[in-house]
Parts: sequence; C-alpha cells; structure tokens
Amino acid sequence: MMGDIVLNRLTKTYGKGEIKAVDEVSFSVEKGERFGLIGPDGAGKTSIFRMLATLLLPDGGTASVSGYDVVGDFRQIRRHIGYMPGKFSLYQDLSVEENLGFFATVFNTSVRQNYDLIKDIYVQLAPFKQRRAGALSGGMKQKLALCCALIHRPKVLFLDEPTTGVDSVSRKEFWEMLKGLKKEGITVLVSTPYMDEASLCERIALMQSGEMLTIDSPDEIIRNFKGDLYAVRAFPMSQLLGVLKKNPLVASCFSFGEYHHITFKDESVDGQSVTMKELLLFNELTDQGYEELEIKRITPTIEDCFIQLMNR
Ligand SMILES: Nc1ncnc2c1ncn2[C@@H]1O[C@H](COP(=O)(O)OP(=O)(O)OP(=O)(O)O)[C@@H](O)[C@H]1O
Repeated sequence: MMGDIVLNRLTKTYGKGEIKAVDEVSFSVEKGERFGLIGPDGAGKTSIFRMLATLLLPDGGTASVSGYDVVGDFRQIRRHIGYMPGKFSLYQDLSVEENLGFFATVFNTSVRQNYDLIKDIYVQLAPFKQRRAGALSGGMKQKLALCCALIHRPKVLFLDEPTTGVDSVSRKEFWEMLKGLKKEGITVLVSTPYMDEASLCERIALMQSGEMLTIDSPDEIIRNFKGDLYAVRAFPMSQLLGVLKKNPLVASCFSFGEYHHITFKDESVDGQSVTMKELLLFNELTDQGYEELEIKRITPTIEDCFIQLMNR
C-alpha cells in the first residue's frame, strides 16, 4: 500500500556536510493516520517538516506527500498541505480574525467557506477575536495557529511541536482537537518532545540525532521493552543511583522522577530468578543502611523505551 507521506532514506546535512540533521530516515504514514515524531531538541524533527513542506531541499533520498514529490512537485504540495511551524506562524500585530482571514486569502478561499472544519476550535477563540494574536495566551495562540493551518482544508497537516511551552490543560485540549480531525480524513504528522504525548498518536517514530530508533504503535513499543522494569526508591536517595549502577545484579539504571528505574541482568546469578534478584537487591540495600526502601515492578512508559533504545 502506498502511504500518504513517504520518506525514503531522506537525508539533510548542514555546514559542509558534517552535521547530519536527518540521516537516511525512512517511514510511511497512511492516509488519515495520526503519526507522531517523538524526540528531544535537535533530533531532526524540524528539518523533516521543512523538507516535507518544501521549504528545505533534501541532500539525499526522496520524499512524497500524497504522491507528489517534495522536490519536483513543490507547487502542488504547497496547495495541498497545512503547516504549523513551531514558532512564529502568526502575525502578532494582527487580531485573531485578521490572522484567520489572512491565511484564508493567501490560499484563495474564505473563512466562511471552511468554517465547519475549524468551528469546534474557533468557538473557544471567538470571545477574543478582536485581540491581537501577540496578546493571546500560549494555548490560545496554538489554537489560532491550528485554525490558520486548517482554513484552506488541507489533506495533510504538519504540526511541528504544537504543544511546546503550552500549559497542560491546553495541551490536553489541543490533542482532543487533533483526534477530532480523524473524521475529516486528514493525515496528521505531529512532533513533540513530550514523551507522555506519544500515546495520543496512532503510530510514532522515536528519533534521536537524526536517526529513527523505532517506528510502531505506542502499545507495541511498550510491549517490546526488553526485560522487567522496576522502580526503586530509598532514603537517602543521593548516592543510590551510583550504588545501583555498580551492583552486579543490575543491567540498566537511570533516574526517573522520584524513583530510579532499573532492569536486572538477564543471565541468572547463581540460578536466581528475577523475583529472587529483587529480593537479593532489597536485602543488599537494607544491609547498606538504606531506609524506607521500595522496589516495585512497573509497566514501562514510552520514555523508558526511548532510554532503552537510545542506549542499545
Ligand atoms: N541551519 C542550520 N545550520 C546548521 N545546523 C543546523 C541548522 N538547522 C538545524 N541544524 C542542526 O541540525 C540538527 C537537527 O535540527 P532540527 O531543528 O531539525 O531538530 P529538532 O528535532 O526539530 O529540534 P528543535 O526542537 O531544536 O528544532 C541539530 O543538531 C541542529 O543544531
């Protein structure tokens, strides 16, 4: 099956080729799918968006959007897509209404013609329609930017970190709106540095330093976590990470909020099962004087999977 967005070994380098921002990345997004690019700053997400939106030329590989080639067919693509860049997509000195009207005019259409598509989102903005975009809250700005990216009824929507710097309530609302676009059949490629947003996509690509770590549904990625994950907490917490890292039972260990997350080594130590290792570790740490010790089996999050894949 031919995907709606197809990347085939797409590559972007900067400088004299020494910075590989996007390194032979391949993936395919189906029509109507909500697909997430998940990765920290510098992973290469923005470069991918800019190449797909025909604002940046690839240095290698190919990519197409709805069958149009990003190099040869850039005009068709520009008419066909909606693009919400991470920053500065709005005119700060124009009002809410004026921004929307402007984007409609650029695409040779009117707000009235496509109002039904943005209605659910725009009603939340309507009370502020006279306000300068620059004076809106972060969450409101993002809603307006989404409306502006949708106003010409694009078939494919590119959203580059739409929730960065937005409060958690607005982030939730924003994802609800994205889910609502499913019924319109719009293909959505969205990026985020927030691992907890990964589960809101149907499929995700985890990215780091220009490379894909894995591509799958969030559930499947979690199912593929290698080993059993445990959360460990004890008092005092300060030296515990180092102690765990040195422990021969422990395979991996990293700090995660108020806990440390660990996996045990695969090979059995003196024929001990994982449960026994948990017990052994508990006893060892108790002997070392740790108090209020807690070791519990947990389900990995996407962030745990990311860290595991990164260190593979
Ligand atoms: N114009 C440029 N010149 C030189 N290096 C660049 C340029 N644009 C991006 N880079 C580098 O390429 C790499 C990928 O950047 P990119 O912006 O695509 O990543 P990102 O995942 O979107 O991160 P961010 O959230 O910071 O934008 C980074 O190391 C970045 O410093």
